[in-house]
Amino acid sequence: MLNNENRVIVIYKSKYGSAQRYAQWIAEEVKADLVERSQITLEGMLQYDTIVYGGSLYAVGILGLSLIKKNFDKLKEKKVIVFSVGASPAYPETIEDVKNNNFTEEMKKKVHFFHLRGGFNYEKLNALDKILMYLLKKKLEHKKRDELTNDEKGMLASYAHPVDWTNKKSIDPIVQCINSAL
Ligand SMILES: Cc1cc2nc3c(=O)[nH]c(=O)nc-3n(C[C@H](O)[C@H](O)[C@H](O)COP(=O)(O)O)c2cc1C
Repeated sequence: MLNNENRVIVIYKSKYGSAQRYAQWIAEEVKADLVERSQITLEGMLQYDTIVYGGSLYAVGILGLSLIKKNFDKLKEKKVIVFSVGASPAYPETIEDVKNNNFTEEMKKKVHFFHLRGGFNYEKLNALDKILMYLLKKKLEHKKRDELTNDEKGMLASYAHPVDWTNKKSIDPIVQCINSAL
């Protein structure tokens, strides 16, 4: 879709809906086309000037990012924005970890990266995710209470009470980045 002559596409991959919600909010705000990751190819992406990719975080990996990573040499003349969605807050060290785990050195220099907070509902997880998160819970429960960070305490509490940190306001820096000059 035309957006000040800057054609923008928002691509997302989400398991339980938070990354999808953020992608929908961004696409609505900048009047971009919106697609799920499995619905687009490199040829499709090449039709756009700005590519926004959002994926949720699982064990510090951004879901489906291989679409961007394996095609990056054909996309590097475009504006590429990536956002991750996870339970962790956007601390500088979280952002560094996510970048180190997912980006090549070239991507670290050229990709505009943002981290947004999603949600967590233990009851809604599939069987494998439940087992993984159960193991994490046991690991955290083994630590002494005063060794737990506030985020770890929050994570433990969220097993009993689902949490949803998704917040439309937090897309503002991404919208600004999309609307800034190429
Ligand atoms: C097995 C598992 C691993 C996870 N790993 C991380 C992680 O490394 N970092 C993080 O911030 N959140 C992690 N999360 C939390 C999810 O990223 C969070 O629930 C997110 O909102 C899910 O997005 P989605 O609803 O789009 O799938 C993990 C969740 C599960 C179930």
